[in-house]
Amino acid sequence: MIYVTRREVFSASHRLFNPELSDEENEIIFDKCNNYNGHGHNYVLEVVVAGEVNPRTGYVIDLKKLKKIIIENVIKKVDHKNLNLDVDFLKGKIPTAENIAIGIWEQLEDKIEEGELYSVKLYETENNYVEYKGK
Ligand SMILES: Nc1nc2c(c(=O)[nH]1)N=C([C@H](O)[C@H](O)COP(=O)(O)OP(=O)(O)OP(=O)(O)O)CN2
Ligand SMILES: [Zn+2]
Repeated sequence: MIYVTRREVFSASHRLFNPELSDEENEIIFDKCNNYNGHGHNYVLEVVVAGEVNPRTGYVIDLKKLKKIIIENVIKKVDHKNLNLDVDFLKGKIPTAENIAIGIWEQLEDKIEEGELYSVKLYETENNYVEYKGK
């Protein structure tokens, strides 16, 4: 088994709040991330595909193909978007790094036909990242 990684970046804004909680509770839980007009991040996404090397190509999956899959199914949906309002796969979710990574996994899981999706790592800041490996 070998692991192939494609990195992409996107910029997006969000506000962290739970509409089922009071303003006071949201303020306590989310603090500055609850800023009413939102704030932005330059997200770094790393998608890892695991598989065996195809002896005919030497590839697990062609990284050009993986790039296209990520751009079509994720980047076009999130880049320069408001994650609270604009992104179909985040509707009804608090757009934390955890929920974004899970949403990205769900967008990609069925689209990878060579090898299989192994992990989605999402850096929200230089110091903060999450990694999702499926259920
Ligand atoms: N478990 C999570 N905690 C937090 C998330 C998240 O998605 N999951 N998100 C945020 C904020 O949106 C933001 O990412 C935090 O920004 P900040 O605390 O400023 O992060 P920095 O790395 O820039 O902070 P430094 O203190 O400068 O390292 C909050 N929590
Ligand atoms: Zn944030």
